[in-house]
Amino acid sequence: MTQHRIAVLAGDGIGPEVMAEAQKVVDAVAAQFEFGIDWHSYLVGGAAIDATGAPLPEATMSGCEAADAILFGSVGGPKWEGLPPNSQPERGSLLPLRKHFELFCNLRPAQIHPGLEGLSPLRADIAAKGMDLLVVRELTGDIYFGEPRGRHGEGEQEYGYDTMRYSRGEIRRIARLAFEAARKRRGKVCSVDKANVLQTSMLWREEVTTIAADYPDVELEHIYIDNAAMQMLRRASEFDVMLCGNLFGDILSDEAAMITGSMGLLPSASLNAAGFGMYEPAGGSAPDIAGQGIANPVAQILSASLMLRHSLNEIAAADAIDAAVSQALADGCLTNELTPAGQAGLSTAAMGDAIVARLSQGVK
Ligand SMILES: NC(=O)c1ccc[n+]([C@@H]2O[C@H](COP(=O)([O-])OP(=O)(O)OC[C@H]3O[C@@H](n4cnc5c(N)ncnc54)[C@H](O)[C@@H]3O)[C@@H](O)[C@H]2O)c1
Ligand SMILES: CC(C)[C@H](C(=O)O)[C@@H](O)C(=O)O
Ligand SMILES: [Mg+2]
Repeated sequence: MTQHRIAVLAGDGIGPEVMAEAQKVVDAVAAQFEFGIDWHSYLVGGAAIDATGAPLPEATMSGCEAADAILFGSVGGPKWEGLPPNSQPERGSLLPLRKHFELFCNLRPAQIHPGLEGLSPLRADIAAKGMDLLVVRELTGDIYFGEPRGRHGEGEQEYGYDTMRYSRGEIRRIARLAFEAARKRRGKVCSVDKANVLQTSMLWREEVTTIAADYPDVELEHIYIDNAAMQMLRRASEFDVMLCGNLFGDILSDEAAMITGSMGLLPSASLNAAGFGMYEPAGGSAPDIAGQGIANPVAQILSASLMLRHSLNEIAAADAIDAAVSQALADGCLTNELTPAGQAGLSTAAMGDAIVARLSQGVK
């Protein structure tokens, strides 16, 4: 029986709550499809700071190195916001993990589930047309990592600065993946930039246009980030692959998540050139609802499904999870943030159970 070794980094806030449900669902699907999962849990983020003083302990890094894939929850929260920047959970663990494993390609699929148009905050006639898009977000460059960065001066004169920076090579490799993804979908790439202002974006647009010549079967549209944020609300159904740099992709993926109904629905895969991946919900540790057992585990569960698909080659198992999630949602199994105001939704654990219960049904 194939055994897969997974590094589990649950992290902070709702991270451990939704991670437990993802593990429950993966264990169930593994039994069904007869493969084994060895879970190895490691400290990360605020939880690691509290236990060891560091957001990314050596044991966590070596555990990730030894694993076939990383399943990540979320890190951060008010408790650690006062720490020096590089000691904080996000800058001290999540970004270094992405950089260390060169996880430059972040895939964030966002779908209005058929039949669940009513969950979308979009106007009904627009939501009725549906949405099925894939944000392809560059994850190891841009203003997130560009140097120099820092703070300088004192008093009124003090300023902060960051560097937005992309090389042709970095643009090329993410653009190619976006065009490849579009070929397997509806054949459209919308490249997001701010080329009317930023040098980085001018280079981005130039390079994406060059790469597009190798994909004559894929339609390319360039769009400015401000217009993209607006057009997604106006004609969500028309977008297929949205190719973005790190910062713009961060912003548009939250918007895409909310168009589907909730931050708690959007999974993501962060991949390197060798196919190694870290899988994490697009949303965060949700301090406002942490500890109450009401977070939506779907984004974490679908992230686990992406892991089965992209890193572990357990395609049938991934299909089964996706089908079970869709069925549970279609059956009206909804957590609090998706239910009409005043109505209690399912708990995190009950939502996980509802998905497990549907695993063996409806799988083609
Ligand atoms: N990958 C990560 O680890 C990651 C991602 C984003 C934010 N963060 C961190 O999380 C902390 C909180 O950030 P934020 O409030 O800006 O964003 P957030 O995504 O944690 O929360 C935004 C809103 O979405 C809701 N939400 C998010 N996930 C949900 C879920 N699964 N079910 C139901 N509702 C959900 C929250 O309750 C909140 O109202 C910060 O420290 C931030 O840096 C971490
Ligand atoms: C927590 C933060 C550093 C992270 C990001 O900006 O990439 C998050 O918002 C995300 O979308 O994964
Ligand atoms: Mg984000």
